[in-house]
Amino acid sequence: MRTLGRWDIPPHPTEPQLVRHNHIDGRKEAREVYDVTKFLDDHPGGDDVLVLATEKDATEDFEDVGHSQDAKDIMKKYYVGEIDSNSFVQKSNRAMPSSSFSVSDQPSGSSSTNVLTFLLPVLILVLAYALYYFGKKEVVISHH
Ligand code: HEM
Repeated sequence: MRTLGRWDIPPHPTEPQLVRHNHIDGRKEAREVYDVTKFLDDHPGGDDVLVLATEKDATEDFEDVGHSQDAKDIMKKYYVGEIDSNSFVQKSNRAMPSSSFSVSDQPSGSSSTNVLTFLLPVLILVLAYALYYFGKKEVVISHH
């Protein structure tokens, strides 16, 4: 079995790579790499979903669909090798929202930004209401 280093994976976009966990003894240490370039046109689920699942861990994407044993057999044809998690590129610019990486890649300071994004509309609403309320009062006073 060939072990791939980080730079052994061709970064060229015409060679999509699919990475999958290898559940040996329940540990997720080595990951299987598949080159699905030649399968893009034949994939019953379409080439777009396949491309979206490349250059990242696609284990969940693959398993969520509930692929048949046939699909798993076909997949073996595109097996390239294994990559160990230390040299695995965690961040992919193509990561899908469901990817666990997009969550783990969040910078630690982002929680304060989240509070602000929630509070800001509330503050604007309170301010708008206050302006409306005091503005109305002035109109009433000016009538007397
Ligand atoms: C080398 C990897 C893959 C192989 C060999 C493969 C193979 C197949 C096959 C044979 C089917 C037909 C149904 C079945 O037999 O289960 C299928 C359907 C499908 N696959 Fe894949 N697939 C792969 C990766 C993926 C990935 C990463 C996704 C990402 C979401 C995906 C999404 C789908 C979808 C949405 C369908 C259609 C399901 C349906 O309409 O019933 N596949 N695939």
